[in-house]
Amino acid sequence: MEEIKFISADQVGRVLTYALLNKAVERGLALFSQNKNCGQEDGRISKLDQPVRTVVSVPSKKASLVSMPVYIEADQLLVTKLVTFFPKNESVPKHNAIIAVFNANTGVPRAFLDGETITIRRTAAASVVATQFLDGETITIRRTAAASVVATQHLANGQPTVLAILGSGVQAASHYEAFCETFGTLQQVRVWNHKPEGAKEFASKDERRHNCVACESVEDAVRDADVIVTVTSSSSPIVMTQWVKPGAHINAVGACRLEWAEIDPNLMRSAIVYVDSREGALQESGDLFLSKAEVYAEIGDVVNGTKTAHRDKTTVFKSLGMAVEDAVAAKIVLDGLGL
Ligand SMILES: NC(=O)C1=CN([C@@H]2O[C@H](COP(=O)(O)OP(=O)(O)OC[C@H]3O[C@@H](n4cnc5c(N)ncnc54)[C@H](O)[C@@H]3O)[C@@H](O)[C@H]2O)C=CC1
Ligand SMILES: O=C([O-])C1=[NH+]CCC1
Repeated sequence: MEEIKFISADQVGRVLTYALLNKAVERGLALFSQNKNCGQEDGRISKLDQPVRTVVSVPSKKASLVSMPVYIEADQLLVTKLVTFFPKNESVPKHNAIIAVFNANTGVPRAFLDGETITIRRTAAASVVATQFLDGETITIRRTAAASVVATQHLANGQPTVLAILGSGVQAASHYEAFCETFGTLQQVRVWNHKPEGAKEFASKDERRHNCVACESVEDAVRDADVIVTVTSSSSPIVMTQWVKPGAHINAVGACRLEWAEIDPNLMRSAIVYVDSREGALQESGDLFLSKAEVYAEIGDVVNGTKTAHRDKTTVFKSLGMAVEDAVAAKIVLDGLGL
């Protein structure tokens, strides 16, 4: 029996570089849209199966448990993520995730990606099955930023010099890191938070953030910005149409519930809107549901060249997150650790 390996968030962090992740997520998004568009009506067996995720509510906490399975034939990946969102958490993270990787030939568990919970229980499981435990939350944090990077690479109007980040939490930090690593042209990163001390703390956190300025209003942050990232827990719009430069690109990452929004509905309707999954977005995005804005394309369609990248127009990438992104990230970790 194989020895059980426990892989910490630190180990995941070391091998899951944005250089690898950006490429892998781009390919994953493309495979996802390509598979749908080649259709299954011709009797072919699905090459990538990713149903719309299921959401279980915990009403007393306004919380949810989301399950996200995917099969990717090309990579022989059979993976599912379970992620919780408890927005009222204070002393522990609001999002927590575990990822299970199965052998795609036999269905035998190959690896279990988790932060704390699974590690604590590993002793009991050790004698039962040869399984590895990895961190799932780091993957969510980084692959979400990588998806925004990919959308920006395809939709931004030229090389961005000014980036605005709205929110100063976990995703704000990963987006800052991913964008600064990927776009060497960035000169200024403006950060806004609904609690001003959050933005100030973010901007001064370490000396590598020398290009980062805290802004007192959303308007100050987004005016003239080439790229805007919204990573807040806001349930009502914070970005107004008149503040946004025509031709800017917006990655709308928060508001992952039908009754929540981050973007002015007028802006949603006037921009060209791209999504990760059309079905997922229509089921979960309040920015789309409340504004009745039209979805122009999936970002994977743009990568595949079947839909136009309207770089000269104001564009919104409405990101909700997909299992295919987690699966390709998990593969990088397993390959990187030689497992
Ligand atoms: N699209 C995707 O794939 C993913 C989306 N998300 C979403 O991204 C958003 C940010 O996630 P994290 O950074 O992990 O959360 P976080 O809790 O670390 O950060 C949330 C930020 O929003 C701010 N905030 C809270 N209430 C606000 C309000 N009423 N108005 C404006 N700002 C407010 C907080 O001060 C904080 O800066 C969440 O909405 C989350 O659900 C998270 C993971 C994946
Ligand atoms: O894809 C994901 O993991 C999530 N999307 C919204 C919250 C977590």
